[in-house]
Amino acid sequence: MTHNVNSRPSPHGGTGLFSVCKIAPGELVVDIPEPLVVVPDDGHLKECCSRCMVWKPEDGVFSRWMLDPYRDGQLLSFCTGCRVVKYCSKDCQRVDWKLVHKLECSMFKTLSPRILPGSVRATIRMLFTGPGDMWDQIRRLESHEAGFKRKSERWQMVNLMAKGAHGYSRTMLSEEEVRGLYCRLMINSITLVTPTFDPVGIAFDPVASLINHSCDPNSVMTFDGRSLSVRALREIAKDEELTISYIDNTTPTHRRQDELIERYFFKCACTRCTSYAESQDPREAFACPSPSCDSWFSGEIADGGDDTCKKCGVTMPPQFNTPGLLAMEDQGWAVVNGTPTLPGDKSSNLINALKTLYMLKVWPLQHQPLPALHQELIQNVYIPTSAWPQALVHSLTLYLLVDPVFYPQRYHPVRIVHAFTLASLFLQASGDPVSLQQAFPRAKKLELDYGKIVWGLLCEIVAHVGVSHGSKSSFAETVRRKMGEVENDLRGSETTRKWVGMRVGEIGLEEELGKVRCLIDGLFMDLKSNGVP
Ligand SMILES: C[S@@+](CC[C@H](N)C(=O)[O-])C[C@H]1O[C@@H](n2cnc3c(N)ncnc32)[C@H](O)[C@@H]1O
Repeated sequence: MTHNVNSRPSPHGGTGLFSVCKIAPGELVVDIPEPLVVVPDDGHLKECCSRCMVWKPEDGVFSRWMLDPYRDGQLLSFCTGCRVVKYCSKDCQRVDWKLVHKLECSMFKTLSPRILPGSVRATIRMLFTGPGDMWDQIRRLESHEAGFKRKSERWQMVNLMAKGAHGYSRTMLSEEEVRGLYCRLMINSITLVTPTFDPVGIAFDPVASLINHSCDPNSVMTFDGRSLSVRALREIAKDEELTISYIDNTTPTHRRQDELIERYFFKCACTRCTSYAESQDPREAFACPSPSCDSWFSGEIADGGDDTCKKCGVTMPPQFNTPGLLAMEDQGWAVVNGTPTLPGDKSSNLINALKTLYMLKVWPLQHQPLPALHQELIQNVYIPTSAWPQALVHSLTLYLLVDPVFYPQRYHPVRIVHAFTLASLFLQASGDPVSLQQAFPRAKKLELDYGKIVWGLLCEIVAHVGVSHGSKSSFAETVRRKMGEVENDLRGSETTRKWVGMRVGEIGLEEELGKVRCLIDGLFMDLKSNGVP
């Protein structure tokens, strides 16, 4: 089901979706409870229900620890026929069997223990389930076959996968037609994420695929299980084209452009992509190294441009030249992605990469990969090892200083998930304040009111979750459940009882969070020096 949109030719080329009336910020614009195809990706086949896409990761995984929106569901069980796909309930299994699994089960069983790649499983499902009247719509989507052909490695892969899909599906379509379909899937499929943005699957729907890209989009897509929603991030005028970001749009222009050309075969010409050279935006630019200058040197330097500060005229030291900065950026990403060039464990590699960038003193906190390094430390080092104080201070850094720049709307779903992570970490810290003081001695003098912070954050989240994820979403349900638990605790104490029922602004969250700013300052001092944070 879609709301208030129609499809027509887009100035970007091909077709796009356009609003038929003015749309308010936060309003639901596209709502597709049943996308045509969804499959778990290869890494999540055994952790996701193949029908509703509920994700049940192994214990200890970050999202499960604090944000598990699907906590009350049953465990997943294999289909006893193929023992390849899993389901969370008999109902899900029955529905999936009727819709499509009866056509793939024996093939999966014959191939086991080999498992077909997600993109081939998705293409086969598309061949099995694509209703007659949708084929025309699908065939009209961009395939970029010529673009794939120009990249010999990708073309080989396309041919291999399409051959597999053609053979295993035993479709009446020709191999050539299946190849066209496979290319369309590559260009038009969407990464299916959990409500907390963990990628778990592949989704394809001919209507959702029509939404074109902008690095400064007016809408954002979320999933709740298999259900897909698009909500406005700002007011959208009548007849305005709907846009989402296909990629991580927090990265600088040269990186976004490379990724869009590589994966989607187009050069983005949005306002961010065309104005980055003059930009004072910390996502794009670097701080001038001269201590007396408050200017930025532009992202142009990363494109081989001028290496002098336009305001004070200082020439950048040699390590700040284009190749030097790009090399540092690449090294940082390699560490985030788990492919560092130097040996060492993940934790020390991440800390070292953070320190390298902080010690330059020109790399803004909001310039990637700095935030990604912090996020990786929180998610894959500190939380899994129960290093709560460290997880809390790094989370607070992102919440206070990065998220307002990356996600200016307070109701942006990523910002809401980060706020909920932070609330959960403060809740954890409230049970053991001594650990925080041991890890960060400055915390001793703060006399933090943990209850006030947790309650204030939860109130803020509840105020926005209806437009970030939808008031009936499983994530909203998780938030309300947590709020209920905290409310019970607060009512039990004379000093905190009064907060229940207060409005967000009355609780004093900002003032209380202001107290913990000194922990972030201490973290920065350690990172910029040789101290260990
Ligand atoms: C998911 S499809 C979007 C629907 C597409 N316009 C169509 O008609 O099939 C992605 C493709 O649309 C085009 N596209 C999307 N956003 C674009 C943009 N901002 N500028 C140029 N082309 C864009 C590119 O060809 C890209 O590979």
